[in-house]
Amino acid sequence: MKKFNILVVGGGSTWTPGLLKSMCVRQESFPINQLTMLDTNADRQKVIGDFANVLFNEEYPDIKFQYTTDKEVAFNQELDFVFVQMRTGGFKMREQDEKIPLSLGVIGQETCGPGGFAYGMRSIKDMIELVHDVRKYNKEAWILNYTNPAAIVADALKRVFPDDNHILNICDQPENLLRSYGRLLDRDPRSFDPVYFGLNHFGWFTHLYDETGYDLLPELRDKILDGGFRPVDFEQRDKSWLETYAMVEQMVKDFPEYLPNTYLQYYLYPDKVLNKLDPDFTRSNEVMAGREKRVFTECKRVAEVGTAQDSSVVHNDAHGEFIIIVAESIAYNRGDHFVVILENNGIVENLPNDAMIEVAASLTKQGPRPYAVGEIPTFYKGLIEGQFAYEKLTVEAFLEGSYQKALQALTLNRTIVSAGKAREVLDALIEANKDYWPTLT
Ligand SMILES: NC(=O)c1ccc[n+]([C@@H]2O[C@H](COP(=O)([O-])OP(=O)(O)OC[C@H]3O[C@@H](n4cnc5c(N)ncnc54)[C@H](O)[C@@H]3O)[C@@H](O)[C@H]2O)c1
Ligand SMILES: O=P(O)(O)OC[C@H]1O[C@H](O[C@H]2[C@H](O)[C@@H](O)[C@@H](O)O[C@@H]2CO)[C@H](O)[C@@H](O)[C@@H]1O
Ligand SMILES: [Mn+2]
Repeated sequence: MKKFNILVVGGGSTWTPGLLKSMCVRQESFPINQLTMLDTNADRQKVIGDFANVLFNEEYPDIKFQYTTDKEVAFNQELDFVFVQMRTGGFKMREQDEKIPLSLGVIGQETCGPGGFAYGMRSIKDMIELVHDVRKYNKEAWILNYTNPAAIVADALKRVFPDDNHILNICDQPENLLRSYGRLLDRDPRSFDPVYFGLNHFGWFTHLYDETGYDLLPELRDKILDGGFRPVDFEQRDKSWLETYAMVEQMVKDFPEYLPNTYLQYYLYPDKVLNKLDPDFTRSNEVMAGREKRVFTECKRVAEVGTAQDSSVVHNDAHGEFIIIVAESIAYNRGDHFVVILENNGIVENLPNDAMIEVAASLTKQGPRPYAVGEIPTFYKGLIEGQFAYEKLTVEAFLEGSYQKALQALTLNRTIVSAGKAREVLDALIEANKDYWPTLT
């Protein structure tokens, strides 16, 4: 059986221990020959790398593992898959993305609204560089990208690398929703055959077929309306995520036709959500004090004691497992279906062909083969077209260094609306991001 060579970019990510655990769990179905982790931050990389050495020694002794900050070491080797999960600017800049808009009275969030705009303008540069770095030595390696905001990154990469058909942008949120539906319905989420359409963090499930072709969505909707909605892993979730999932009930009450992605709360109820956000303690603060602290403290402890057997930080979560089962489906030409991000080209008939949409597709060696969605109703089409125009203008603002397009993008975003407010937010974000963004003129 072929063993794969894998590179993880952003090896110092808070999600890496879970990913490493998933690699251990799936070593029979996805055997790895050489695993390399690359990060720009040597300290973060070392903590997670030392933890990996202990974990693999116990659970995956035949894996060849190295971690590095040296691009030559990382890229100048034969690679099958590159898993990317980088955060340009780190949590400190995420905090700015959330707090600056909030200080001006609009939604401050990691991937939605002006926070997502700011993060996107930082991610694009590093992601373009990453693709060049990979392709220098590996023309065919699959680049599976988690880096956010995935919608904006996907659009930028499609424009800069139009002929590269081995880049796939993915998000674990539809997967997490499917697992949450599975728990609510007491069914195996892998048995679901979902129909989903939208943009990343901006989409809806229209059907959820079981193995017999029966649509479970009406039953699921009734359950949500009767008893609310929680994430599959609600026991481990922070308060803000539980509140986010709880908003699904409100969305289903108002728009019962389809089941929404949780991120739609920021666009459909910006006033209500704004009231709940604390401008002095945002999600980045919660993550820095919670997941980041927990992960790094625990990885250091494991390296010190030399065993990961009793480690609570390591669990096989959706994030880690999802990217591996996606890779498996591609590597073995299995054609399993997943919700992924790809160019529309008629999948949703009444949306622009060049939109990077999120839909169900079967994944083979040739990449995603999407399932047709057909025409979507006016309400969803209108929302998506506005959001797509915002995303497109964001990418163009970056590529052309255009202040005007940046202003247009933020004015179009439903979390802002007012052009005056958009200019105020943009000017503040330009100042905060001067070490990262191109100059906008
Ligand atoms: N698509 C999804 O559904 C999904 C889900 C979860 C996380 N994410 C994304 O995964 C990424 C990691 O999230 P996190 O919360 O663990 O953040 P994190 O800051 O803990 O991890 C990111 C790591 O990337 C490193 N990094 C930054 N720039 C880099 C570069 N150019 N090359 C290599 N490494 C670089 C950082 O030093 C850091 O160690 C983020 O982009 C996040 O938005 C996406
Ligand atoms: O606020 P954070 O850093 O905790 O999370 C931001 C990410 O949120 C989504 O990911 C979920 C994921 O769907 C789920 O499987 C589980 O692993 O938790 C994650 C967050 O708690 C989203 O899809 C990502 O794009 C965000 O980066
Ligand atoms: Mn996501």
